[in-house]
Amino acid sequence: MSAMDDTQAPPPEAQAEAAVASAPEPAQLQPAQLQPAQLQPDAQFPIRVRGLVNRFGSNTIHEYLDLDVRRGEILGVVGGSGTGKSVLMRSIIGLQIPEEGSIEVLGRSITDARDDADIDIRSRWGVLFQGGALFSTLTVGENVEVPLREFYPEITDDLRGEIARYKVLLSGLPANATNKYPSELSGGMKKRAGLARALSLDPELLFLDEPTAGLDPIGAAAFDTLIADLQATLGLTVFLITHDLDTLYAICDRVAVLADRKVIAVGTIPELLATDHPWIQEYFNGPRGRAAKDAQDRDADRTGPSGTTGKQD
Ligand SMILES: Nc1ncnc2c1ncn2[C@@H]1O[C@H](COP(=O)(O)OP(=O)(O)OP(=O)(O)O)[C@@H](O)[C@H]1O
Repeated sequence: MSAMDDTQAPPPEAQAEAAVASAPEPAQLQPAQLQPAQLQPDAQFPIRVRGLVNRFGSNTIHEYLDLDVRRGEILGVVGGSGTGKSVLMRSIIGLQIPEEGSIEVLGRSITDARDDADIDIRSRWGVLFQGGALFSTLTVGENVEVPLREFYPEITDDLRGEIARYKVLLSGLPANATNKYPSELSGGMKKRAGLARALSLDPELLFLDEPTAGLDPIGAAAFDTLIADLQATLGLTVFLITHDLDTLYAICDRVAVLADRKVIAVGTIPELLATDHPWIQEYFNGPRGRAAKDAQDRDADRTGPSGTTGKQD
């Protein structure tokens, strides 16, 4: 068994892979109203969460939480620290067994699965955990090969290596990064290496947990652009947990807000701003929110409507 990147405590996810006052009802922005009749629900909404309850002892994290993620969107997931964003993601990918509720991913029930191995669609999603969760004793290329070995043991070493090299390039790393160890990479390069591994199986769904945390603003903006470009090119559906307001303005189609143990609203930033929830107002209209909006407006003026960023204008 390989040791994990020692800049991080070994997160269990890697092994599995290979202030808010009372909240209003989230009624105004429910996606089901927009669902075209000709599509099956799972085709339109690859992720459906209903009545999710998660507790740790007496600490209730989610209480009858509902969420639909639309196919092909980048959904930003925000909320104060400890509101349960990561627990929600872990529940969706089957790493956290909820107390109640149902979760369907790509039409399959996650909550009915007996264990991790029972989830036969794990190869159809990729996950970039906080910190990257890379194996420190493996090179970047070998890290990317881990899911390939697990799900496609029959492919040859040469082909597996070739796929890994392609994913490394796809993630914006230079070719020579393939043979480097995580300890030889900068924080931004580690994120890209983690992304390369998340993309190794050509997933339909991409889960990103605070991908720009710890990056400098230029590195964070470059990572945002990479995600937006990959989403557009590969047709991914992206579930993106972030505290980064610039990321929300730049690349997210919609934003889901967690508070009071629920998703209190889902919509575009203008739609969220039209609500009067105090946390939402404080979040987007506070000093940082206004700065992010101003930056986005300036960027939109510079790049025009055809740029890859500026989804919230
Ligand atoms: N395995 C666990 N055992 C006990 N409590 C847990 C466990 N995992 C998470 N929690 C608790 O659940 C709550 C939500 O955690 P979570 O990591 O989902 O928050 P978050 O919204 O992602 O926060 P942040 O923005 O700070 O990353 C926290 O109070 C956390 O301490």
